[in-house]
Amino acid sequence: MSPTALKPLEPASTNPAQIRNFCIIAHIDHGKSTLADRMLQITGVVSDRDMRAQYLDRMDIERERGITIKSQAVRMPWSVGGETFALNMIDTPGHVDFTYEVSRSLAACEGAILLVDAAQGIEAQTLANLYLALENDLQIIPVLNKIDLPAAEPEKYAAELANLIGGDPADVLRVSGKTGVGVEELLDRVVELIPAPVGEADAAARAMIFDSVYDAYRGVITYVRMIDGELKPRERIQMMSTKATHEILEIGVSSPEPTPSKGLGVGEVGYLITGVKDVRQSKVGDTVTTAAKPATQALPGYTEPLPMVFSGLYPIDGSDYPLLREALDKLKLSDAALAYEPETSVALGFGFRCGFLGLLHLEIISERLEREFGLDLIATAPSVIYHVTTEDKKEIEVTNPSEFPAGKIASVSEPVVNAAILAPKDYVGVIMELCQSRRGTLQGMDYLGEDRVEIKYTMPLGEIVFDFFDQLKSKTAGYASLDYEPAGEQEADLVKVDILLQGERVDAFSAIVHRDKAYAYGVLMTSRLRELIPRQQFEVPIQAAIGARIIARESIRAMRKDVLAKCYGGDISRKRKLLEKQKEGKKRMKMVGRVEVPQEAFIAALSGDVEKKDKK
Ligand SMILES: Nc1nc2c(ncn2[C@@H]2O[C@H](COP(=O)(O)OP(=O)(O)OP(=O)(O)O)[C@@H](O)[C@H]2O)c(=O)[nH]1
Repeated sequence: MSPTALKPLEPASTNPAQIRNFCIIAHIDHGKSTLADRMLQITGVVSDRDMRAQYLDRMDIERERGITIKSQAVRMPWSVGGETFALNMIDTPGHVDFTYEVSRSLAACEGAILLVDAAQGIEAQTLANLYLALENDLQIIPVLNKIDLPAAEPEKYAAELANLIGGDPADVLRVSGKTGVGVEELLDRVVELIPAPVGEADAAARAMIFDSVYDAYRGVITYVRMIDGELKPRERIQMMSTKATHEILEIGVSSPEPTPSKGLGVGEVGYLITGVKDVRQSKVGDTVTTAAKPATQALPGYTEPLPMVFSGLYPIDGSDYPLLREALDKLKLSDAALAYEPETSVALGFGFRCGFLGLLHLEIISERLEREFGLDLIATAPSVIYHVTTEDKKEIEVTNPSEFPAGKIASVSEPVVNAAILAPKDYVGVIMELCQSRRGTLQGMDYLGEDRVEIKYTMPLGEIVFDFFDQLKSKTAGYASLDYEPAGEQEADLVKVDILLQGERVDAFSAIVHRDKAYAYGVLMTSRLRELIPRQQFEVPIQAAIGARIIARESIRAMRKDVLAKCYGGDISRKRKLLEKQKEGKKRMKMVGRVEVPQEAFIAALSGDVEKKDKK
């Protein structure tokens, strides 16, 4: 139909029959945000003048990296056959680390647009998200995007999609989020195919929290989907899990700027502001009801996301430690999935052990810390959660390799995941080789169409966090995509490899690895450190050890670095200057036993950045 020039919809008075709640699910980079932008423009909620790319991605880092981290909901008017509908679109992130955000958004919708890049076809997250949507009984609308690309093959991929979800390839819509082609038809189809929400208008209010974000000026903004009843401004609401009550200071819809309304009724999607300052008080998955007439039964919640990947974050300048603590506290306000506790390291000083949902989450948090808080950080190698049982039957949870118990160990279990890799069939060989080398067990293989294969492996998560994705991408010329979900734990023959400098353990380099790989890790780290640590006045052995057993050894030869050697003659002031300079340099040195190690050496060894450092 046409862009509506109708007066804004009055929330709270919208008939549920005129509401459509949907989300867009897609693999990363298949164009969700661009399509969402076009919808905002075509429905007239954002004027052409105000339009900017990725309108809904508010964080700077989201815009720069072109990825969506936090999902956002937005309301758009659209009229079909003279009747105006309120379309609530919930934008979702596409990356594996944020799957839990996708599932929240899905639970708030009746339908989903399954968006697939017409030049790429189905990818790993296309499938993962589709399965999530089907589990939530959503109506799926298959759509091919980017049909303006010369490389687009709509016929081929329409067949692939139809094959996957059933139906006729001709029913797969073809659009371009970039040029806007086909987007109006798509909006019509949303109205036509996605069921209107159902709920009881007269029942006690029940709203599901599907997101809550922290805003520096307004406190926590809670995004809700109304199921039953109604919520109004100034009403006292109750969080069903904690029974805590708050007053609604503002209620409204995003369209896409926050627009206060007289309330929210059955089926509507909007936001609440209560002046709460911490997202944990407005927990995603919780049910909101009214204090005056509380509902008796909460809505089904979500499984809370648990951190899976751990890393130590240390300020390069030790005096930044309080700043790092403050920064983490602030980020935690808006990111309930971030976990951290203080830790100290001989090599790196004071820092925090942080828990993340995955590697991308880690990367994003460290980048935000550096960018938004001006911190220079060093991150230790990522680790997962190991459960260690000692021979005297003690169970210990280890997220930091240096805490791995030293005594006799009965068993160690590690987390495993079910990984699905999608790639053109020519790469099956290299992918299997890679997965096999990472202790993967093949679970099966499915052909999707002529040349695309889904390869399923069960793999230790510890192997995936260690540059697996980079390897996969480089071995398949970027064609493979990966998705994984936790699949419990398995026992494995894991050992801790320590790195010793002159007999002293350097905690930041301890790693938990499979026994078969311990030697390779030992050789790698000892030779890296030999390159990076300057000569001392005595010989320094660098050893890798499992317990007391040495498995690899290098040594740095002795050398007296005499800064005064060049100062012949008796110019005392020059000598003093040189000695002062040497003292300055020493400040940046860490002492490990008697060995002086420049901080840069630790950093370079941890990041694998050996070549860049000057050999001394
Ligand atoms: N040619 C063409 N390019 C498009 C189209 N839609 C999106 N793109 C481009 O594809 C890239 C990814 O688009 P986004 O909209 O950021 O993708 P996304 O799916 O939102 O990505 P995430 O938010 O990271 O999951 C961008 O470079 C877009 O300019 C389209 O219809 N045609």
